[in-house]
Amino acid sequence: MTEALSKSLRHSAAARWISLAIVSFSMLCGYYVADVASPLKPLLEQQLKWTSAEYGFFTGAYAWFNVAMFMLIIGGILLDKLGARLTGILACILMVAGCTLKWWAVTTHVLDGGMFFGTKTQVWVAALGYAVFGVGIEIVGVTATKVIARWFKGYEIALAMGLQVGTARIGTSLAVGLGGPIAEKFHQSIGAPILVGVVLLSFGLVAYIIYCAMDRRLDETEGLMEGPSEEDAFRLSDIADILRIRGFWYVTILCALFYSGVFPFIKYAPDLMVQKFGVRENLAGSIPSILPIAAIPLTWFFGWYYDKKGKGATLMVLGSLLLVAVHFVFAVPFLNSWVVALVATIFLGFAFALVPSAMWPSIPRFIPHRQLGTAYGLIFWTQNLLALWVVPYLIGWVLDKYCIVGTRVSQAGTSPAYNYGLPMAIFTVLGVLAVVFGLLLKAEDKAKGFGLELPSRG
Ligand SMILES: NCCCC[C@H](NC(=O)[C@@H](N)CCCCN)C(=O)O
Repeated sequence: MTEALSKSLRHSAAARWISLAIVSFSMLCGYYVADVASPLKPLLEQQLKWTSAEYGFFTGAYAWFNVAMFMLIIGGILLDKLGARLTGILACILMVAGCTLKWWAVTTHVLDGGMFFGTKTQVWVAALGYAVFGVGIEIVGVTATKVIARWFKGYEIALAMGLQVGTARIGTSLAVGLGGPIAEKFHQSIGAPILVGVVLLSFGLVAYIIYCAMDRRLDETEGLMEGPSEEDAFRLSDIADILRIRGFWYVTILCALFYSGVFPFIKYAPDLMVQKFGVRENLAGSIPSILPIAAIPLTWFFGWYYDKKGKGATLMVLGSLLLVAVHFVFAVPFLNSWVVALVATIFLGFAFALVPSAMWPSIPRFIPHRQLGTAYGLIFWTQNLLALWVVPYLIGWVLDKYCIVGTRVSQAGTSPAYNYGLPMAIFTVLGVLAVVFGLLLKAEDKAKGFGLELPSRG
């Protein structure tokens, strides 16, 4: 075994970075599809007559199965039982299938006029597709995290996780920045940018299949078979063990609150740019697309910084403080120049880099490796519930109920005019709560000595 370990493929830097690049590419494709609907919100309202509440309903569907059917936790267990190859491939197939269903729903006329429980049948079917896709991408996310933790154990783990998250953000950026222009290029076609997503996801699936060859080789060099080692096998008592750690609760709640101020914001940001900052509809995504672009190098940098210098808990508190400041600026009615929007978005990019680059590599510092998959599954579950389901829906509902201030007329048709003050105030409050839990985590780290403020050992 010692001999096998000394020959492990993990010890080849090239193999580590290539495996990271391939898995990150699959994530990039998934992130494109996760966010491609956000620049299409005005078109969905004008052409398909979706309301903001329906858009929020659709957006929140991402988390339906992950939360209500505990798919994230089941996915984590499957990962432990079946291994990263089969789980990853199945999850990639779910992404392709879900996105294809979503594309069909917004392009077919078969569903025209249908209603189900007061919501358009088309919205239901698109949401169902997005829900299936949501299961796939979240399981790929947990799988990728475990894959990286395995390849980079004892090496540059925070940098690697930062690179993976940063690369995935390129997908968000492409979606938010290019979704509108792609639709416009194809005569305001809502289907075109989604179809691009289906093609990208197919490439992502092929990439993951290529990664599987490396994963098999890694197993061979470590003398392992596909599937869980005794050490990795899931036990129900793991959940209880994890839930007993107070620091775990703090980081989980911080994660849910922080991401509630970012992911749902991205879904509404292009519309905010049009409604508050007077940006043209076809360019609505251009400023929000800077958010993930700014976050990419910064996530890499802060990942590297955390490895070298530590200060993980402090980075999380700083990121949450920045989130509050930025949303406050967006909420102030008279700050309505696009320059303000641009500067605030760049600062949000800092926040969006600070917290993720410190949070994800912090978990292995106080959760044993054997329980990592379950722990990430539980964190993702809570985050899905709040940040990807409840808050996006809440914002859409609040917009329809309290924020309509007139009608907007554009080339593509009419849609409601919104005042985004109240949604931005909600985002600000979520940020304040994130700061509180960041401070609690920092204090707990000091009391229990998790080592969140220390550099990586490796
Ligand atoms: N190594 C952990 C990576 C998590 C990155 C994190 N992603 C999530 O939290 C996903 N549950 C949600 C992805 C939603 C995509 N729009 C992130 O910071 O992206």
